[in-house]
Amino acid sequence: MRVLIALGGNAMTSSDGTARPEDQIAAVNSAMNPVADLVAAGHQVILTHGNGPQVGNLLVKNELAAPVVPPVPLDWCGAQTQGTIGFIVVNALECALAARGVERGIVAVVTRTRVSADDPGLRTPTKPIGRFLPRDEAQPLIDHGQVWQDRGERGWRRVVASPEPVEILDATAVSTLMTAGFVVVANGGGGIPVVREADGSIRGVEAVIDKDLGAALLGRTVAVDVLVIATDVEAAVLDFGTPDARPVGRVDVATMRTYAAQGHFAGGSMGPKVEACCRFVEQGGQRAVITSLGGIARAVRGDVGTVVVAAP
Ligand SMILES: Nc1ncnc2c1ncn2[C@@H]1O[C@H](COP(=O)(O)OP(=O)(O)O)[C@@H](O)[C@H]1O
Ligand SMILES: NC(=O)OP(=O)(O)O
Repeated sequence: MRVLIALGGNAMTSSDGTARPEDQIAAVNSAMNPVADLVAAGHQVILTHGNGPQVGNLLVKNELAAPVVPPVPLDWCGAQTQGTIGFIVVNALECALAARGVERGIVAVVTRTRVSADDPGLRTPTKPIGRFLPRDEAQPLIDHGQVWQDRGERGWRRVVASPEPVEILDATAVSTLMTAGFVVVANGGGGIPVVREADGSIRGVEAVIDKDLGAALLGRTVAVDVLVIATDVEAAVLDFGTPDARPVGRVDVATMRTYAAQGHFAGGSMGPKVEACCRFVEQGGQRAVITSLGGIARAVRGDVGTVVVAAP
């Protein structure tokens, strides 16, 4: 089976969100065990990953260093996160496969995702990135012109522009490598957002695409059967955070859209995961699963987490 696994920020950082290198390496090492099991079982696997904590940290570094080092735009920061996260994922998966006696080429592809220059998401910041801060520490940054949002019990987080992914420009490279037998890491952070100019040239735009929406598009573009969104909860939950909370198991896409319209899934976290699953299935994918890292192997069989399918 052809499977796309989308790894959330939680798979790649410590729970405090600081994204220290050693924490990222440890988290990715552990995330690659179930992925290696799938590869060893004969599945064709593509990996994609979030970059929210990492791209936010890079942006802060840029801003702090600006007096001495020329700052680079946000799309460059996104490209840099594809490089570093791809690097540690390839290292970790190679090691996990070797432990299972499997030799397989693994490659990380710098992936550009086309967006529309007049996407309203470029004007209104919605995508949370970087560290969580208490309100009083975020306030001076807000006063300085940054946009921050109250993200609940973990604190406040900076938000940036986040357009819809329209086209994965490097999808042919991804497909070709996959068909040649490589495990491909692609479209990290939802892809580097770019627009195509009237003269045909490509220009990066300062934004961060939602990696789950990017994953749904990549998944259909390269015709994977199953999309697995691995995060830090076992399933999408109705009435999340209330005494009536209950997980969604196997569900048809129309019912899932009704739940979403009823407001069960928070924006910037579970909301885009649910939207990604619905799009993937509506566009012909066999099933899309939201589950924890531990559920990745079972998710391919569809017997764990929230499993979105076309019909009841
Ligand atoms: N209805 C819901 N069901 C489950 N989790 C939810 C829901 N609404 C919001 N969440 C939150 O979504 C989080 C997962 O999203 P996010 O933190 O963006 O994950 P990742 O970084 O793994 O992509 C969970 O930890 C949970 O706190
Ligand atoms: N780009 C993106 O959606 O990253 P996270 O999943 O880490 O938020």
